[in-house]
Amino acid sequence: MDTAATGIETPHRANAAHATVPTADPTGIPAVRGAAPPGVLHTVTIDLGERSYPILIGPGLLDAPATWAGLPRASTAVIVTNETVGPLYAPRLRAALAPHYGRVLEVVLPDGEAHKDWPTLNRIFDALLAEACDRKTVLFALGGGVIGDMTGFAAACYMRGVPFVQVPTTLLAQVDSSVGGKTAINHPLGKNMIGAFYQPVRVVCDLDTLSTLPAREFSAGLAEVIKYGPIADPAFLGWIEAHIAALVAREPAAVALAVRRSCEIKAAVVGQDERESGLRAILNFGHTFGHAIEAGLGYGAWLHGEAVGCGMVMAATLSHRLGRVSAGYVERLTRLIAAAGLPTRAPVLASDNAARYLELMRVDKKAEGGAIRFVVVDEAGHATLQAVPDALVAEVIDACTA
Ligand SMILES: NC(=O)c1ccc[n+]([C@@H]2O[C@H](COP(=O)([O-])OP(=O)(O)OC[C@H]3O[C@@H](n4cnc5c(N)ncnc54)[C@H](O)[C@@H]3O)[C@@H](O)[C@H]2O)c1
Ligand SMILES: O=C(O)C(=O)C[C@@H](O)[C@H](O)[C@H](O)COP(=O)(O)O
Ligand SMILES: [Zn+2]
Repeated sequence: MDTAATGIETPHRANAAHATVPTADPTGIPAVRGAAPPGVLHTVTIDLGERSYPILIGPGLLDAPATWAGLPRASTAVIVTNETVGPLYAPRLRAALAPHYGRVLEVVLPDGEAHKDWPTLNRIFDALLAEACDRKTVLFALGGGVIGDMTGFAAACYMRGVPFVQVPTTLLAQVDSSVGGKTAINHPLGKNMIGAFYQPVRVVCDLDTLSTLPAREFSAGLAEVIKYGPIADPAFLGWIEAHIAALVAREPAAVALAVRRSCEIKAAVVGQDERESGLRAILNFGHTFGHAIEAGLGYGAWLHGEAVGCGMVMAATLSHRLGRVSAGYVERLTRLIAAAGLPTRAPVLASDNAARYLELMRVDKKAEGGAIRFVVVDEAGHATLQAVPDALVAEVIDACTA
């Protein structure tokens, strides 16, 4: 069996193949109730040597001058955003950046996963070249994961690399996509297939921006928050279960803790395996099935977080069939995902449904020599990458399909 040890261990059990995550006290929500005063509540550092950077987390950060101090100096800043987020937040970001840059330009892209593609990416390059932006130009990704992934990829490519700052405005982007330097666009045959590892120089998570996020999008972000429990931190999973109503209601203290702990876990994993030679694959829990759902239904039909939520139910079911977790654990995770407002039954993609899922999953980036590899978990918060026979995967697809 093709396995890679990818569990996150406590320091005394750690070895070269295992990650360590700094311990937090996820069982105690800070006594803060209601909105916290503007400013940085938490700074999580992602430790990558000369490419290390801070993740600033707090309310009101867009307007706080300190947020924008100390960034690379340049004559031009370019805000890349979309037609939904731009009108809400670009004027404030523009005002905050104006004292630091000779000019602040804006590129406004169409909204949606369906636009995470070559033609839309090219609009960024067109604008940079039309404005004669030089190689010191700093890009600011203002939006959700789609804008972050595309702006990061544009930054990696433009003049072979310019600095960029992530300013995530969705829960999903604050807890996951803005951190770690995976940048990409989609291909009709597979999700995130064209891209680069390219780290931002700073991540700014202004928690206040989440107030304008539609409920469906907030739930999608909760899928990636939940993900960190099974793969790395059973105590955090228990905390999420206990506070799911507070999270869905967007209670500021609960949301701040969820963002902080998620970023801590992601930073610890990426800090040990930036380019996914092994350990980092655990962040793909639920994604092998989830990406098949996204590509199979057409990008944007299901949100990424919805597909990942359902994909985690499928991956937990697979873990159960492999004897890693009890049926009760699968039920527990399924209940939590449903309580977050996410679908738990997989959609039908074709009349030969399991075959279609398998076909889509064969192009997954974790596949090796034609064998699809899945992230499976145990109940102690260890995740493992494992090749699984098609017949067993097909059984799981049939069992999980609506
Ligand atoms: N790079 C990574 O490590 C990584 C990790 C997870 C997901 N992703 C990618 O991220 C993408 C999903 O990101 P997402 O869930 O943020 O989706 P998204 O970027 O499409 O944003 C969701 C929607 O919310 C809107 N929006 C954003 N901020 C808003 C705000 N504050 N108020 C109101 N509306 C707002 C957007 O315009 C969009 O319509 C997928 O493409 C996925 O593949 C990447
Ligand atoms: O950062 C990572 O590594 C992840 O896997 C995070 C995922 O949530 C994210 O959706 C990522 O884009 C998926 O990576 P991919 O390499 O399978 O495209
Ligand atoms: Zn994801």
